[in-house]
Amino acid sequence: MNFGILGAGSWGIAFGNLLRDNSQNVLIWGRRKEYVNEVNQTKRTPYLKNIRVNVPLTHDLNEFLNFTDILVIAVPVQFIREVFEKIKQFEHKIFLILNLSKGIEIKTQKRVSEIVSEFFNVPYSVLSGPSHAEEVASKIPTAVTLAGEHYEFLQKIISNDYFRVYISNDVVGVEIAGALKNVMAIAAGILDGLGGWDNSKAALMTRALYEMIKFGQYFGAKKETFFGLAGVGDLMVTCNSKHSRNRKLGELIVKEKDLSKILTNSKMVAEGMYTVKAVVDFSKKVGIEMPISNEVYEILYNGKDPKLSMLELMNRPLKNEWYI
Ligand SMILES: NC(=O)C1=CN([C@@H]2O[C@H](COP(=O)(O)OP(=O)(O)OC[C@H]3O[C@@H](n4cnc5c(N)ncnc54)[C@H](O)[C@@H]3O)[C@@H](O)[C@H]2O)C=CC1
Ligand SMILES: O=C(CO)COP(=O)(O)O
Repeated sequence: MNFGILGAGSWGIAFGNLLRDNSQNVLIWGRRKEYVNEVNQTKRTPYLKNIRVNVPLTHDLNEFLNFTDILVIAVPVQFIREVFEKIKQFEHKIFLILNLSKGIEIKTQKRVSEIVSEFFNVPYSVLSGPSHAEEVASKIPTAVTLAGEHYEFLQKIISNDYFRVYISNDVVGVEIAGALKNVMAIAAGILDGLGGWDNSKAALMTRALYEMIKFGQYFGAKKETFFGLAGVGDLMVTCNSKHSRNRKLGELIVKEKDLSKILTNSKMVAEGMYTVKAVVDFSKKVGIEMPISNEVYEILYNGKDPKLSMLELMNRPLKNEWYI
């Protein structure tokens, strides 16, 4: 089988190297020609320092689609639709779609599987969990969750002695957990920026998990999914890791206060800053209480003082129900 990976960022390349280690055929599509040429020549990417890129890249979508049997999505969620518009006529060539991206589209409030089904009538799977590209590319032992169609085949083909794939039958839960933990990691970064307190971080992560579950259950996600690698596993790594772009964005907003300034000076894609918009819009519309997400939104987009957010979160009416 030939794996065609859409997206030549850190995760697309690290995952491509992983598949090569498993003797699969891989081609990565990148949208910037100069970057693609540079990576092909140097076998290096600025996204992953000290890592050799073991897979070829192309900028040519025709070449990419002629090669591809299994289409792997590794572009930021807000751009998936734009890329699909360019490739939808190749549906007959694609045997299976495997999604690696974690987020919710702002303008439609859709998950990736829902965007995919607008364009393709093709089997779909999603792979998610605590898997920073930098560590996977360095072959650090990692375990993730896979949900969707052809899961047994994918589990075997992707797993190896440093990457272990567990299976789940909850596509909705895996997608929502992966999207929401990015929002929560921004909140964790904000806490780190304010003081890096242990008690507060533990409380935040626990309540974040609760908020993720409530949101997920609205869409029929299973609670247990959030207690697995795609849920609490990814929440732990993203809220604590030095590699996390979402956590770093939280830290930066405390220091620099101005989101547009941060984005001008940085190439990083922090999916949570987009997903939070979709989550806050949707949860307000249907009446799901999402206090942490709301505060992340207020701090990023309305310039709210993070200290005030924390004070208000602590002073919400006390709960008189049993909580996890
Ligand atoms: N970096 C990581 O450790 C992990 C990332 N992910 C997820 O994978 C997805 C991709 O993340 P990364 O590779 O880290 O991001 P990245 O920022 O390193 O790269 C994203 C890629 O998408 C491309 N891109 C940006 N805008 C585009 C557009 N308009 N059209 C087409 N391509 C465009 C970029 O040029 C780049 O090649 C995200 O959803 C992220 O949450 C999931 C697991 C681990
Ligand atoms: O999803 C990730 C790790 O599992 C990557 O998180 P960041 O996008 O915050 O770096």
